[in-house]
Amino acid sequence: GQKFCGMQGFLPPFKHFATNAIHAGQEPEQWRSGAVVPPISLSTTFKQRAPGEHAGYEYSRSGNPTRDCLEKAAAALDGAKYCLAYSSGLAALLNICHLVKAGDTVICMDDVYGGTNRYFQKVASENNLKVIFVDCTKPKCLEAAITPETKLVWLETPTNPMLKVIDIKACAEVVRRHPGVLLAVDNSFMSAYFQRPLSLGADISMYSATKYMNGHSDVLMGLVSVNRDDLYERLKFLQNSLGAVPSPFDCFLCNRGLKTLHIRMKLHFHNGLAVAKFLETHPRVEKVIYPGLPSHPQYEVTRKQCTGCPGMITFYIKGNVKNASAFLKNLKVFALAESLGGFESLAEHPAIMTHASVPEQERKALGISDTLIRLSVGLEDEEDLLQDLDQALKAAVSGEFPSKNNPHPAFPTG
Ligand SMILES: Cc1ncc(COP(=O)(O)O)c(C=O)c1O
Ligand SMILES: N[C@@H](CCSC[C@H](N)C(=O)O)C(=O)O
Repeated sequence: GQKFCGMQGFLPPFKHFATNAIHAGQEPEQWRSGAVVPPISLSTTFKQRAPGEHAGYEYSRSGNPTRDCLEKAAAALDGAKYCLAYSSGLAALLNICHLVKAGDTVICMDDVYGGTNRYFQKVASENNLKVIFVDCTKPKCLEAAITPETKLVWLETPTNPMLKVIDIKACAEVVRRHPGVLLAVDNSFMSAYFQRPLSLGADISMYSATKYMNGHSDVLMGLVSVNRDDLYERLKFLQNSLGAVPSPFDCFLCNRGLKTLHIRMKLHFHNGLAVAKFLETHPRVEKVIYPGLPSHPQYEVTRKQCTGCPGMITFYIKGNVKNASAFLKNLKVFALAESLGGFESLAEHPAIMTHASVPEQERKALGISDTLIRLSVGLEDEEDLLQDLDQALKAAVSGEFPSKNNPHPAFPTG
């Protein structure tokens, strides 16, 4: 994360990420009590001195002191002028999509979180938004797909679940040649600590803060950062008008989560890399996908635009869906669960779980097969994590499945 320090676009008051994480937007002087930890402001309404005359707050959907603290802290961490918070990542996506109109076209990265794909294909498309899916790892394909109707380009990098990495700067250069087109980046996987889309030319940086930004698997939250005043004004209007705001308690928790983002991400990277290297040489593993490994097709792009990698790893287990399922059921430290980015390690089966809503043909084309497994490597001890993966991989192939059903008869067992 040190590369970020002092880089252009990083707003005052502090030069360094860690200091912003702890102090930006948290000034004790803003509270009459001098509280060092921002209070949870539960009141839904605020007393006015005279009609329309108040201390900055009127109704909690329109503005809330605890939400303000979180939004200021998150903006500072994203190197942004503004940040807005929402009740979930999908609520943030919904608000951003209200920046465009019926009849407009959205270009979406071909591999995205299943719920993003579902929203675009089954909700936005039914409301007359044309959505086309393009592999934006090739900026030339993005360029070729843009038409005069295109108003929004939606990137997710690294993608969920295939961990494809998109060159944000190269895509921003393409988009800049088409005035009136917005570039939005879902930055949930990298977090603001490892990647800052606005500094790479994006107009909008978006988070499912449910993941790394909060980091404790106890809050659903969306965050959207922008630098442009006009975008902020419109998004602020939409935030109030659409009403998908987070509760003050959730804002408090997410604000607290941000305080340790830099520490957590360093350890996610350390453990993630250790697990990726371990799996890459494991005889029961077919293939590992991790942007921090030289074997990743966009390793050089990752090195150029990110200062580290999170704990997200996907891999193909040898065998078939039964082997994948047995592996997941045998894990003891990793929990078999959806979601990611928390302090605890999770494992899941994208085709059956998080990406079940992606049409089967598209899943196949993307490589989301029956043997694909996604890990969110947490902050436990590295050795315990490796041991757990090893024992589950061994259990998944030996014993449970008679060799006649095993499509890899030469595959070592035991
Ligand atoms: C990359 C990504 N973006 C967006 C979302 C949606 O976020 P939320 O669950 O907070 O609505 C998720 C997961 O749900 C995700 O993994
Ligand atoms: N982004 C999370 C969310 C899991 S999918 C949640 C739910 N089943 C749905 O379909 O909306 C992840 O990638 O794990």
